[in-house]
Amino acid sequence: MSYSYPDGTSAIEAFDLTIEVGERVALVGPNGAGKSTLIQLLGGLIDPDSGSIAYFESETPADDLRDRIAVLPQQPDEYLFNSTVRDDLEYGPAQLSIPKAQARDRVDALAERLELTGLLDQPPFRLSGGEQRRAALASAVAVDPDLLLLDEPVADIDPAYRERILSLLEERSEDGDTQIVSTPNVDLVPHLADRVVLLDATGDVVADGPTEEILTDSSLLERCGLAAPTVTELFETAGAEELPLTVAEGAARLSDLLE
Ligand SMILES: Nc1ncnc2c1ncn2[C@@H]1O[C@H](COP(=O)(O)OP(=O)(O)OP(=O)(O)O)[C@@H](O)[C@H]1O
Repeated sequence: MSYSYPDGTSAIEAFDLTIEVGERVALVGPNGAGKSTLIQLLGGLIDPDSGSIAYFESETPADDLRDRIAVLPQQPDEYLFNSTVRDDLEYGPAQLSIPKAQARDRVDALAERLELTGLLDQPPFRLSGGEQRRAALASAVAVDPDLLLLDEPVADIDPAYRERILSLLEERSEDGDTQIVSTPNVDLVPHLADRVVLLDATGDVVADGPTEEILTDSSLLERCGLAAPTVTELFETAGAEELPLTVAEGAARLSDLLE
């Protein structure tokens, strides 16, 4: 598929990808590679100029699958438009005719999980950037979708909340969700995805494979203007043969060495 913005900027060219149900895939690439455009295309928020997207082996468009597909956009405030955060979180379930009491329970549980309970009666525009992202994520998850499309889901989020979001996403994945995330932050990718689709600055897919394979290939990442995760770089620079991807893996390796 391909897509150009109305001003003629070509953002996506000849993009072709198959994602299996239940996969967790990260679209990784430098600024401007086209990750956000892809998330919007995959979420049906914009339409490709050529080509098409098939969901769940059917030709049904994303707009008719709002009970199965949810999107966390890069600018979450654009999607928080009700007068309170609670109304925003209950909006999706209401559109899907989920009974009000059930929607309320679901929203209350999600709000507690993402520490939004105290913000539910606030107007969304009063929230900070990180709070808005958490609210928009809760709103996407509130419809209990099968496919979650997440544009930089933990950007601007501090570590305590980040852990909550990562564990929510991991749990949903264990329950069978398909998740596609976009991020330029390689340190986060091992926590978000098992498969990486690596884009270069022009938006070409230069690699597609298991996270541990792509994120330990520093020359490949360099070609895309990226670097390996910090822990991976540290061990590589120190001459280690097996490279950890996360702080936890690196710490386990070090404590083995120090014993
Ligand atoms: N509304 C728009 N109008 C015109 N061009 C746009 C628009 N939005 C994005 N672009 C262009 O499309 C290309 C892809 O942008 P996109 O936002 O998808 O990249 P990205 O990989 O998500 O970048 P980042 O990591 O900075 O968020 C870039 O060249 C960008 O300048």
